[in-house]
Amino acid sequence: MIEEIAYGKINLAMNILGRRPDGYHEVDTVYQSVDLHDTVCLEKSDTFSLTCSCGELPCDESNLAYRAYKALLPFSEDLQAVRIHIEKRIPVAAGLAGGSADCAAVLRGLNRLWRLALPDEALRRIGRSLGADVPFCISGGTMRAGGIGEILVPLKKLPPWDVLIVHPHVLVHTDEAYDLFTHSCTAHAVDMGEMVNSVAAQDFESICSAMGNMFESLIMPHVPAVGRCKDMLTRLGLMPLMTGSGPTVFALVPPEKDGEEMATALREAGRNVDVIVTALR
Ligand SMILES: C[C@@](CO)(OP(=O)(O)O)[C@H](O)COP(=O)(O)OP(=O)(O)OC[C@H]1O[C@@H](n2ccc(N)nc2=O)[C@H](O)[C@@H]1O
Ligand SMILES: Nc1ncnc2c1ncn2[C@@H]1O[C@H](COP(=O)(O)OP(=O)(O)O)[C@@H](O)[C@H]1O
Repeated sequence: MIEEIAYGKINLAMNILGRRPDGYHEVDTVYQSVDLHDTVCLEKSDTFSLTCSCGELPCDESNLAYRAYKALLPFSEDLQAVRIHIEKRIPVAAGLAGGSADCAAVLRGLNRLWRLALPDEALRRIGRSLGADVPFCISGGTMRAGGIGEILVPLKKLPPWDVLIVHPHVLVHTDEAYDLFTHSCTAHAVDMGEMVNSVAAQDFESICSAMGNMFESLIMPHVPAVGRCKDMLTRLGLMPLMTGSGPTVFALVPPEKDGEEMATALREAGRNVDVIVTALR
């Protein structure tokens, strides 16, 4: 049996540039992996099976792990059955790319299990057809992304700063979030140059100041819980941001502060939210 760790992500910065003829949107974003992860176990078996610790998640063709298996099958010499189990920790449909991370983990895992020797670039290409976040999730880290998320430029690795994640138990569907985009949203565009320079300098304060997400002004009027999560983090003196299409909100914890202590304060203050302490990776 082999195990693959499927790390979640946050978007430190997120601009939507416009809608493409294929219905997808051009983006300019800075992805950042976090330690929060699912664990994907894969082993050879006589019959195919997919199981998940999260009962609400269907283990059928709609599961991105299953779709990753189907996508890699043509690369194996014969029809190979496999048993896949996902131990789920990343909240679902939260803007943390849990499904994409599982998908990427199955691609990496089957590449190892079946000794396919496909390079990461090939896995990223296959992953792109399964989801826009999947190419990033193949190797993770800190990356700027263009296209629909698949044109990746690695940035300097950031220190393992603590991150507080507040999830308000609400689902946001990514396609519906993108449907809210209009060109007037560009008034809220993030200065990507400033973000990239701040990452290069590994400067905590300037990274926090440069953070921004064009989805925030689109989602917040529809999902009031996002504003409440932001307020909780702001009251602790942090600079919160929604990740991806939401609704999860995160804040980087200053290196001299204790993330666990802040999380305890948040848990005492907040009802109907999950508070997770993790770190950049
Ligand atoms: C917004 C982002 C930011 O990182 O993340 P999440 O909030 O989902 O984590 C991504 O762009 C989401 O990526 P992902 O969740 O993999 O999207 P997909 O499954 O490929 O697409 C779901 C739907 O979202 C829309 N979509 C997605 C990506 C993109 N660049 N343009 C789009 O318009 C399309 O309507 C598509 O049918
Ligand atoms: N293995 C999986 N884990 C989580 N979600 C999955 C998975 N497979 C398919 N999905 C579906 O993918 C969608 C996006 O889920 P997820 O990747 O968790 O969120 P997001 O795209 O907001 O980061 C959800 O509607 C979910 O039902």
